[in-house]
Amino acid sequence: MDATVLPPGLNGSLKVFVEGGCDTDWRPYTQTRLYTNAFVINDDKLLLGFKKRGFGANLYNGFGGKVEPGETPIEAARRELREEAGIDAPLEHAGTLVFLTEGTEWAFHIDVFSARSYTGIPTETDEMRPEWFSLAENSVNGDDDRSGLTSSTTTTTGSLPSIPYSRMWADDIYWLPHLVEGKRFAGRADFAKDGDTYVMKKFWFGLVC
Ligand SMILES: Nc1[nH]c(=O)nc2c1ncn2[C@H]1C[C@H](O)[C@@H](COP(=O)(O)OP(=O)(O)OP(=O)(O)O)O1
Repeated sequence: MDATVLPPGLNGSLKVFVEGGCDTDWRPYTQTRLYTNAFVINDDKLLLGFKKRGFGANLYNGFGGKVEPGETPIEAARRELREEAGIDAPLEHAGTLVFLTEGTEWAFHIDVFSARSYTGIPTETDEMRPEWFSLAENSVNGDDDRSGLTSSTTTTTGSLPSIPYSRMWADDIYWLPHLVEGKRFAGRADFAKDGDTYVMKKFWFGLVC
């Protein structure tokens, strides 16, 4: 795909770094709902939350949720981080993601934020259990070969486990290493349901240039 031909839902100056999937066409959608997702990095470690209930339950993710009426995405991101992890952080915009999932008729438009410091003590809530992961093995995955990266055994670096990609949304392995490196990105993934899991049927991720 030419760098200028973006998936519907994305815009701006983006250069593709990975794309793939079995579907030929992007799925149409008529509605978009705004969400946030926030990642806190501290030195060489990353804070993720284990989602205990609701959409994406049993997966690790950043902290986020719906943008409520009257809120801007950054306000929502700060609120969700406080509600779900018990901390405050100087969040900055890192990326934009559009996801479609089978069984949900709207597109998720997710503003992704990151911060390199925080205040407060990460605290478990009804929805999320915060856990730190080592960034020592952070590496950017620019192609579609996920072999060796999705092993269900979690490797451990020092005293912390490495990022648990096999227990995260399938798209995260592509863009999260760029977020860690401080690069800005955007992407889209259309998911289908396979039993209890969601698989990517078509995806595209690019860096802001
Ligand atoms: N494919 C995907 N990859 C990813 O990394 N995060 C995804 C994702 N699809 C959805 N998300 C994130 C966005 C957001 O942070 C979260 C969905 O938010 P929630 O399930 O917390 O929403 P809720 O409807 O429960 O909102 P709140 O009640 O406001 O928390 O999942």
